[in-house]
Amino acid sequence: MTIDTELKPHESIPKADKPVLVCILDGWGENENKDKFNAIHSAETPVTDALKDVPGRWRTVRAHGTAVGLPSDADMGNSEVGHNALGSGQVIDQGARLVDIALEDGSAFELDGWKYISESFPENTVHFIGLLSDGGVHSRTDQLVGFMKGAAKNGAKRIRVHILTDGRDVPDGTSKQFVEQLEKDMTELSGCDAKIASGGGRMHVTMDRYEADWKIVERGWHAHVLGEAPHKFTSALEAIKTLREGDGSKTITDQWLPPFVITDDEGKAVGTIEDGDAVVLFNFRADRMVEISKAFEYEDFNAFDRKRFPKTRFVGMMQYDGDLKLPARFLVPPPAISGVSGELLAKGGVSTFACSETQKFGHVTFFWNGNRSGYFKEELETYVEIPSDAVPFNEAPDMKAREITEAGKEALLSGKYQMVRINFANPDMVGHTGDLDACVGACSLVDKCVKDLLDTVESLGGRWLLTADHGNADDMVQRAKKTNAPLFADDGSTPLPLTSHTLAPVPVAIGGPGLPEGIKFRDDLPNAGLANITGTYLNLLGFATPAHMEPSLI
Ligand SMILES: O=C(O)[C@@H](CO)OP(=O)(O)O
Ligand SMILES: [Mn+2]
Ligand SMILES: [Mn+2]
Repeated sequence: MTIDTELKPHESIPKADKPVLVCILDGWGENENKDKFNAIHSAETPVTDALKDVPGRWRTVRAHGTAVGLPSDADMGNSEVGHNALGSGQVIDQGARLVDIALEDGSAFELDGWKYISESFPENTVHFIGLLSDGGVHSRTDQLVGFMKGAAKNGAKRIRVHILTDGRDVPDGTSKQFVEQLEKDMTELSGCDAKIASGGGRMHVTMDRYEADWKIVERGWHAHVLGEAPHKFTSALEAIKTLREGDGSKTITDQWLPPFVITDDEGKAVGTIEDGDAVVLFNFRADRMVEISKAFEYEDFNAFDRKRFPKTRFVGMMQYDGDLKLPARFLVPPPAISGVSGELLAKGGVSTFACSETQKFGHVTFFWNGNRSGYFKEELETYVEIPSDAVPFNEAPDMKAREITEAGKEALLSGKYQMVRINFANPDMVGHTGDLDACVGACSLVDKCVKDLLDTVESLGGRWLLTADHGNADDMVQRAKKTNAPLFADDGSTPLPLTSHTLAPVPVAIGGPGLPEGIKFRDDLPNAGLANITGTYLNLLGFATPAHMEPSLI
């Protein structure tokens, strides 16, 4: 594929002389289930509702599965693949798929990363650290098992797995099944002593992102590397069962389990990480692996006191950050994403502003720019991060929506930027807590914030595009596969919360006084996906859709 390196003027839409707003509602799907468990449907959303009535300027696009480069249409969308698609205009084979292919054709076992860790097989331990579920957003257990089998077959004598329990991309409580299955799979590795060594819940241990809270990573380092944690058990199943009970007053969900270490009968940790060991981070997705990668790779490191810094053979499932070349070694090469809109706009001299709160900051910058942590032309790009609260977000469901709105308005009114892009985290982050009431409130607030932003664009005579990256808040209950009926706990009255993203398509709407009247969505792209949105906002800026991108919706 040839990549257009320059933007050309659109043939009929004049160059925007007022700012263009691109607003992303993270986790805001257009779901067919329109009962009370659809938090968006249950919320007060007059502004986003009214957009549906504008002929030719509202539609939905696909945001999951093969439309965003995932292995199958059973895969829900997520922020990484969603923002990659929105920023690049391309459907790229994503990490999940690339690892599948490399395992299937065996190439994973011929690449440099594998050769490197193989040196630890005969004498040292191979450690696998990652998210233990089949959610397919960050990792998949079948891929973990594929690599463990490969290691055992190639002479690895000792394997230790450090598990991060999920309950976010999969239902809460399923960590037990995943541990049982893993233990079964480990007994089948012949000639190899394989055990679970430590763990903790993904939101509390190791998997922080965008430096929201390094303590999370520190807890993981202590448990995985040093073998230190406030809770010690002789089995992972016992760890999960006991820790879920919390202090007895309220269960702790899989996502939030405290760190734990598995010990032998003498109380000694079964799998500390030592000089000469190999360490594999088995998540393919980048954002929540960058910090722990730095802790393993950087000599010079001061985010927390590591106490001990073992010299390991360290690899990521992929290279997580192309700019930082982090980690230096990896099992499978990451998707190569080029010709992204940010780069073309910078090259064309277009000034852009991007803003979200910490939890989504890298989504509108790093993922948007094809997993690059730097700038294309710093003098043209302003990135603003509003610090997120470090709490479970159902306790503070407004998050930083108001502050983000203010920052967006200020950027629009400043006259400094031709394009302003904003991400509202609430529908996604509050959706992940499974707390329906909190999520309804969050969605109502986001609708108000959208009004503020659209009013600002209107007052300036600009143009805007509103969309989302995948579903989440649009369904907050687990449902029966065949009938779609909501599922309840054994007591029959407590709904079983759905904490994950959904497969729903997402809305996309355009408007603004600066948009020529006849501009409408075409009707010959019924299967369009997120990647078709890139050409669309480039059109709003007055540029033609580059040839390497999916066609514009206009
Ligand atoms: O929180 C996350 O890491 C994922 C879900 O696993 O959500 P998102 O893709 O919206 O960032
Ligand atoms: Mn998202
Ligand atoms: Mn999410």
